Amino acid sequence: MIRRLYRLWPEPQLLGRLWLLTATQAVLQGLLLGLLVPILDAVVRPEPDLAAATPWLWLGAAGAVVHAVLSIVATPVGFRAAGTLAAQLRRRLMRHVSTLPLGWFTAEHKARLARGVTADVGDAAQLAVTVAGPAITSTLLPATVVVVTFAVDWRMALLLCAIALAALWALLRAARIAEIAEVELERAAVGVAGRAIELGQAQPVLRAAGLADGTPRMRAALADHRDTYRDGMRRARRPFFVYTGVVNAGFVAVLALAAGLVLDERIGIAAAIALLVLAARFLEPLGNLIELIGALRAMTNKIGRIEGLLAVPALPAPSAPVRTIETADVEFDRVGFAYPGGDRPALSDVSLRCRPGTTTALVGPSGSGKTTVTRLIARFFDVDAGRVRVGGVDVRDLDPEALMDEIAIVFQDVYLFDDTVENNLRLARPNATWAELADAAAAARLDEVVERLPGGWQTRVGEAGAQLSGGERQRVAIARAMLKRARIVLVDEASSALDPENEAAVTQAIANLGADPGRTVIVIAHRPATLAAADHVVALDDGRVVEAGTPAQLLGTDGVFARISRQNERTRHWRIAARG
Ligand SMILES: Nc1ncnc2c1ncn2[C@@H]1O[C@H](COP(=O)(O)OP(=O)(O)OP(=O)(O)O)[C@@H](O)[C@H]1O
Repeated sequence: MIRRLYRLWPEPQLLGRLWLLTATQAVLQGLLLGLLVPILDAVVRPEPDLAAATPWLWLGAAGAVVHAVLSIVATPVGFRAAGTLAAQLRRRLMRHVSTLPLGWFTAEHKARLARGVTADVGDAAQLAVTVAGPAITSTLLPATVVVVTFAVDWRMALLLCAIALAALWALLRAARIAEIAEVELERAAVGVAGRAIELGQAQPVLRAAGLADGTPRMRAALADHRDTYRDGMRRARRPFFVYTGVVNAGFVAVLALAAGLVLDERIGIAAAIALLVLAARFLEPLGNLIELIGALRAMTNKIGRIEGLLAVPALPAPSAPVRTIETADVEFDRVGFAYPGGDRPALSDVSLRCRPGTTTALVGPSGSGKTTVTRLIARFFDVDAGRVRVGGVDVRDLDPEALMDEIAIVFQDVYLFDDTVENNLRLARPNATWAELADAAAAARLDEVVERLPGGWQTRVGEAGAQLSGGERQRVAIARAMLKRARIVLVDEASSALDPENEAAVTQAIANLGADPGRTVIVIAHRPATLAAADHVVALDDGRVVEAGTPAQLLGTDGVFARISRQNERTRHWRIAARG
């Protein structure tokens, strides 16, 4: 456990220093207790010999001063350590996370990451200081006392060893039960968390159904958590009593042995008193260990979860990464790809080319592989067969940061931070000038939105951008892409209907993106205007390219594109008729 903890930290010296201080204090305390033997021997006799006791008393005083100094040094180190250790471990985790394939960030993994970075790291650091330290003391102090006891009376030392072995057996049993209880409780806690998220997300539906105070599933999850907690406490009680019983029985055995040795005149009163004091200092920290065991198990599980995150394999890094590309040419060369765990390929033998200065519309039925194409360009995943090239370079040979610098992604559901419009835009380029911000906003048709907002650029957009409509959020994302001067922009056009103003603005903003001769725009297109404005259309079906060409060329055929266009046209008429 100590080794696992030590390995977790990138700079474990701080932890090492802290534990060394604690260990030194524990050993010193044990040795100081040993001084009692010659002191008591000199003092507890019919004619006390103070002169014989004096050097030992001086040594004891010096030891006590050293112990006090160590305590004074250790306390602030411990206080500082928890914060510093948490920060170090968070940095290590964040560095590792930044090397993971973006495809790893599913909702479940994001929740694991949030839990790992916040609660688990904080608790592990806190526990490494507040639990590992006392655990070291509770182990090393009794061990030192046993060694010292051997110097006084081997029979008592052997008895202490036997008590330690019995206590260890009881402790391991308690630890196993505590671990099972912790795993069960974690399972129940995750169940409650899942239901709580559901409760928040489904409030409108639940209120309409008169279930605002919780669904039966929520109540069942809460009851499960309560029962699991009670059950864990009940099961932990027995080993706790067994352990306490072992320690108490050990004390009785120590008293009996000391009395027997005195009665048999094998040791004197002075040695008996010293042995009893040593035994008391042996049993007391041993007794504390059971209190620590639950926290130690919890720490093991937290460490396990952090180790799990650190063990997620990073994207293979190129040995000699290419750092710049000449052009924003995007090419798929006979690409095959299946999602991890997917039972069939999402893309098979896909070849396509998107040139700078053009806008390519990806079309096809749901599940045909459009999103997957964009994910592979951004290297969320690596292909299984063929190659994805950007600027003529295989994306696997490109420096991941350089690739990300070239790409901007406009998702259907754009995520904005609960900050001002300005700061949300500046994420793309923190040191952009006002003129650059204004230009990007104008090109993305965001300027009209900013003008309307009560605080202009300084308006906060609310949690996840809730103050803005879907179309307005997409305009912010397009403005970010402009500001970033990304040469490759991947757009997943909103499939749900936007109001006419937003629809026109987003279509215009996408067209403005494509107007840059150095930029390659790839749009998962759902709207007729975007389709009509595209330079090039690639139609996918079941993970294969089934058509490619200009809109005009494809309209003349009876293929997927022509079918989608006809359908769009009909829908538009329906909408016009419905409005009229
Ligand atoms: N993260 C994933 N894990 C496993 N399979 C996935 C994942 N994402 C997509 N798929 C599968 O890959 C195939 C292609 O999906 P993709 O999302 O690329 O299609 P799409 O054309 O973008 O669909 P839509 O228009 O509905 O978004 C589908 O069969 C889909 O079920």
